[in-house]
Amino acid sequence: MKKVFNEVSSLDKKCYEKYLLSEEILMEHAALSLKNEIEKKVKNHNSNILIVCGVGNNGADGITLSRLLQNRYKNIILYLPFGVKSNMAKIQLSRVNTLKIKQIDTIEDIKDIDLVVDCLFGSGLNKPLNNEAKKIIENLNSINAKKISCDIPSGINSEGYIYDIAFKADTTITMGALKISLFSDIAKEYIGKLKVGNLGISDELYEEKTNIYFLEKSDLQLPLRKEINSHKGTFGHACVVIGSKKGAGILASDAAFNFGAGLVTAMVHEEIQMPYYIMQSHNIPENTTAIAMGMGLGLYDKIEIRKILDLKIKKVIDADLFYDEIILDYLDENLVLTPHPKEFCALLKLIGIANIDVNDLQKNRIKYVKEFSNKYPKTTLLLKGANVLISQNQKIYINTFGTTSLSKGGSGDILSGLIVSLLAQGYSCKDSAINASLAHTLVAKKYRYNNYSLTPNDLIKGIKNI
Ligand SMILES: NC(=O)C1=CN([C@@H]2O[C@H](COP(=O)(O)OP(=O)(O)OC[C@H]3O[C@@H](n4cnc5c(N)ncnc54)[C@H](O)[C@@H]3O)[C@@H](O)[C@H]2O)[C@@H](O)CC1
Ligand SMILES: Nc1ncnc2c1ncn2[C@@H]1O[C@H](COP(=O)(O)OP(=O)(O)O)[C@@H](O)[C@H]1O
Ligand SMILES: [K+]
Repeated sequence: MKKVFNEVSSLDKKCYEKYLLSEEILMEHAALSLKNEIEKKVKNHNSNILIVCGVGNNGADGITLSRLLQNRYKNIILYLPFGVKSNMAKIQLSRVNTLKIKQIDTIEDIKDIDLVVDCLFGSGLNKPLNNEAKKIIENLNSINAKKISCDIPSGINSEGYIYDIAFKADTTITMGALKISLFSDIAKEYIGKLKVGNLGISDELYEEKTNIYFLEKSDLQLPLRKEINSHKGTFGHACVVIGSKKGAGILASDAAFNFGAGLVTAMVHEEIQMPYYIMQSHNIPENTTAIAMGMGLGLYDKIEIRKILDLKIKKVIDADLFYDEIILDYLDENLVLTPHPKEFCALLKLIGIANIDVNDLQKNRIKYVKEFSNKYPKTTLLLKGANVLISQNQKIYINTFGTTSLSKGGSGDILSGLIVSLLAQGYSCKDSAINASLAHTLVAKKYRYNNYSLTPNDLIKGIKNI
């Protein structure tokens, strides 16, 4: 797990005041981390490297970089479309002016560029881009070359929102530490591979406390069995409430079984076709250790649903139930909620936090997850999306491993099945959500064919050899 911050300027300030580092030292290291990445990516010394710099310190990082690269590459081209404004940018430019680094006035007819380094705007972007800046980014995006962004792709603001256009990077080197703006669903399209540039001080000294965490592969804790003298009851009994759209519950049940639950029962009103190892029952069995409900529920009997919700058993709740105020009576520590954005909007309305549409939510995912968690700190929330956000007790965990191959009916049902399986096996609500989400996305990422053909059954197969 890595720490994520709302902003890092206070951390930079600490470096100056507490560790007596200067802005120049930090900037030299920022440029050095860009240089290291470029040296890995671009081996040919004759390559054409275009560094595009804005007026502030993001631009200053780029100007500094041109000096550091000069030894190694013959064709460094600096482009400063708006000149320089910040003190550091002026200092760095005066240094570079003593060297013979090529500067150009326009990129309109530029050709044969091997690498573009985007240092136009960083954390200082605070208003929509003017037409000239938009045009420049559009031109840069159309260049067929490798692309690196310094700190954050230019055009993404500190909330992770894009006004109009943003630079499309294949790698982003963010300076000092991870920032929340990098993890909006909207930004995911532009960031590429994300790396942190060290600023000349250890993470332990640079970073402070935070409530936001970035999940890593190494955080995944699979339900590997430690007991030798075990029986099926050792690994819990997951029960999936099957609704009128039966497929959803069948997928969830199968996923639950494959992820290690000792027993899985589908609660049905009439017998249905499903794998023979899934039991079927008209009621929730007595020894049930976790319940999944909501997926494919369709029309339902409220009294029956309330009776199930009344059971003091951990549950994962999905889909249709986010539209029913019945849920308001149960938002306690026993629940994991797994809404997609539209369902979360319905839930936010029900609980009186906001009456917004999906567009507004997607621009402010973290904000609304925080508000939910402030109001219901005990309940675990998993907000689906390109980046999954999981919150509990005012802490937020971000899972960025998901891929577009998951954009398919049934992906969410598999996720619910994985969560109920871990709940049944004794994981806490928070740990079930985190680990099931990691397994779900890592399996999708590992799928080896293409990014359009993944099916829920492939996810289930993938769980077998994750
Ligand atoms: N200690 C530090 O402060 C460090 C800063 N670093 C770099 O500094 C960057 C932040 O520098 P700044 O705070 O100077 O900010 P930026 O360089 O991101 O940009 C700020 C400048 O752009 C202008 N601007 C903002 N939005 C605009 C728009 N839409 N159209 C036109 N102009 C616009 C602002 O008026 C300001 O002059 C970071 O992203 C990082 O790259 C790194 O060198 C690491 C250390
Ligand atoms: N572009 C994407 N990138 C990453 N994950 C995605 C993407 N699209 C969908 N997903 C994931 O796929 C799942 C879809 O769930 P959901 O919308 O509930 O589908 P369904 O109800 O049909 O099963 C969620 O876990 C979501 O995070
Ligand atoms: K940038």
